[in-house]
Amino acid sequence: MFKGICRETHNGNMVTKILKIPKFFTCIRNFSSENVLVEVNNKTNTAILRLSRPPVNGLNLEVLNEFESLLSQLEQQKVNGVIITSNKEGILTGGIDIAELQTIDQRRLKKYWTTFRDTFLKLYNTPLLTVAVINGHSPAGGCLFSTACDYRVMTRNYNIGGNETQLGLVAPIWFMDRVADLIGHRQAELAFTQGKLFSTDEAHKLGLIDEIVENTAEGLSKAQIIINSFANVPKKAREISKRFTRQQFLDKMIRDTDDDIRHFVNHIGSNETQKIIEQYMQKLKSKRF
Ligand SMILES: CCCCC/C=C\C/C=C\CC/C=C/CC(=O)SCCNC(=O)CCNC(=O)[C@H](O)C(C)(C)COP(=O)(O)OP(=O)(O)OC[C@H]1O[C@@H](n2cnc3c(N)ncnc32)[C@H](O)[C@@H]1OP(=O)(O)O
Repeated sequence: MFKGICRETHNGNMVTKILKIPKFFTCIRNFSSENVLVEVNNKTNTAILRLSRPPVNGLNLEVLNEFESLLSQLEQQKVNGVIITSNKEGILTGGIDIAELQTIDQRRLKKYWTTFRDTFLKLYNTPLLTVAVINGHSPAGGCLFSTACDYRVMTRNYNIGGNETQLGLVAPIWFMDRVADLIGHRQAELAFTQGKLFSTDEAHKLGLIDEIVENTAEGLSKAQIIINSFANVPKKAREISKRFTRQQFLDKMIRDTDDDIRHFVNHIGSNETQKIIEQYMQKLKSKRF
């Protein structure tokens, strides 16, 4: 056993814990950030990236920046694969931290949306093999980010999908495109016009996820098996094939950057949408949704 140091906040106080880490599994603490934990398995050279921002791993500006920067570091480390999951079984992420949308400040909205897009693009475009272990609910932004991975496994009895329309918001067109890539245009049209959240079984039947697992542990070992299955595939050829199969989506998304940011700022920054968001937050807090 190695010993490692872990710092956590507990009831607002910073607590230092001594962790016992199995010999082959080194937790590189200085790699982790405030809201995203990283472990690199020395034996398999695979990284597990765990979202860790209570209560629901809401995607605020900090989480997005940390996630993007950690992924860049893992690219430099040339790990064999990255598994993305949640530190809290039950919720992969509640999607965008709605507090980030509660403003009409156009500069702030523009900064947030640019970062959100860049983080998605980083994940979508990384040459690394990526597997999402969706070990909990994954609405909206959570679903979007998992569609950027190369493979998705999901635990039973949770929900995934783009629920924006149900909230009175409109999902970005590139989220719709990405879901249509996976489940087909007709099913995506139905899903987004209804703001539909799918159960694990439904998502599997449609192809929104690739496999169902019983729990996080099984999800992690399944993800490792997927990564291992690429061991004998020539790395450069795999990377270029990934780039080629994703190029068309990427070109469109980049070409439409200015329009997308302008639409987001106008849509979210309008007084009408701000009222909708405020009402949704109230519902969420009183659990009336
Ligand atoms: C017209 C032209 C249009 C052009 C458009 C162009 C561009 C548009 C681009 C974007 C549009 C907007 C895109 C939005 C994407 C999103 O991601 S929006 C977020 C959607 N997410 C949700 O709806 C999830 C809501 N949350 C839940 O369903 C549940 O909380 C949960 C995740 C399933 C967890 O349930 P659980 O019972 O465990 O926890 P609680 O519900 O009790 O929640 C705990 C605590 O956390 C707060 N909270 C939950 N989710 C969020 C969130 N997303 N942001 C902020 N806060 C959240 C909740 O309120 C509780 O707080 P507390 O009461 O203070 O404890």
